[in-house]
Amino acid sequence: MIMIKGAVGKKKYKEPFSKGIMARSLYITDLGYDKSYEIATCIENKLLEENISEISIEDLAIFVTNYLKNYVDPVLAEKYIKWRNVRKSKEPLIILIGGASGVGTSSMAFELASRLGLKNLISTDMIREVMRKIVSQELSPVIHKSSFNAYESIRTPLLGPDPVVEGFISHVDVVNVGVEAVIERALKEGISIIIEGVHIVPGFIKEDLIRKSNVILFTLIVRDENTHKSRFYSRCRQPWVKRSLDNYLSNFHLIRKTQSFMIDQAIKHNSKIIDNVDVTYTIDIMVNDIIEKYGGSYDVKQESKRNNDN
Ligand SMILES: Nc1ncnc2c1ncn2[C@@H]1O[C@H](COP(=O)(O)OP(=O)(O)O)[C@@H](O)[C@H]1O
Ligand SMILES: O=C(O)[C@@H](COP(=O)(O)O)OP(=O)(O)O
Repeated sequence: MIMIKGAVGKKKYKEPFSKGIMARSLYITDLGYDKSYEIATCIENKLLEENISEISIEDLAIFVTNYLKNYVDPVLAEKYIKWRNVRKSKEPLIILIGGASGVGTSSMAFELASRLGLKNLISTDMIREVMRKIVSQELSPVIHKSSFNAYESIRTPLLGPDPVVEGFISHVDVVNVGVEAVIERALKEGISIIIEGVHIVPGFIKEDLIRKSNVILFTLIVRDENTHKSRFYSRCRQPWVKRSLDNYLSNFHLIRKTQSFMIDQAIKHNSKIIDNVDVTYTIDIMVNDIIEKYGGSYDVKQESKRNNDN
């Protein structure tokens, strides 16, 4: 059996090498579960071949990086080490995924959480639902509507040419208070989290939060109208889904307007836009962006030095 040595603060511990845990950490490199497990098995065999029965967690990371570089693919080695840097960061990762109704924010958030092994995921629809219990319809009628038809509840005189966009802005502005509270709590507690939904819009979240280096925002869109429309069919297909397909189809032109507004906002605030046509493409872009932004440099020697210093 191979034992892994680690430390939490000054407290040292040992645990047996687990192919499952190793496979999980390789999964980030987009190898897929089966391939990750296969490589984890090869790494275990290589350790045994080299008569290594005990290894520190840092040396194991170097061993894995070298294995990937020499026997699998140097690009994957780089991804692996960069993701390790992200995970070792002292700050939690706050991933915000916005997009108009139906573009796939909840599905992509779930996929991303699974790829990154993140356990916390919340939808802004749920935040809004809690707020609806606290804030009466009389006080804020807009949040008791959907984002795309909130304009029907605007009480104040219209300021611009497009009531739909104005309703959307008022709606997002209120729910954004709850979104910011979740971000602040996650930062305070050191919890990595993904927050997804129509209420994540560039330009609405407080500057001091969005500017933080560990907060990242993606705006998902579906540029092609027909593809976007077909998403509502696939979403409402399952028998347990209670949302009415007709509601989204008859309001589709309004939903498209909210998407156009979100695109304008993302461009204005220099924020990432992803055309969510293909799951693999979307997840790869998000993962690559995250590791490029927070993964630091790819330096095995650095890891080695850190290890020797300990
Ligand atoms: N990249 C994609 N390719 C194909 N189907 C997708 C993609 N992203 C999402 N979907 C599907 O589109 C539908 C709407 O996605 P969903 O995540 O519910 O949207 P949202 O949360 O943005 O309203 C779901 O049936 C989902 O499985
Ligand atoms: O307000 C909105 O636009 C949608 C967003 O939810 P998703 O369609 O993005 O899940 O919520 P609804 O009022 O339809 O429950």
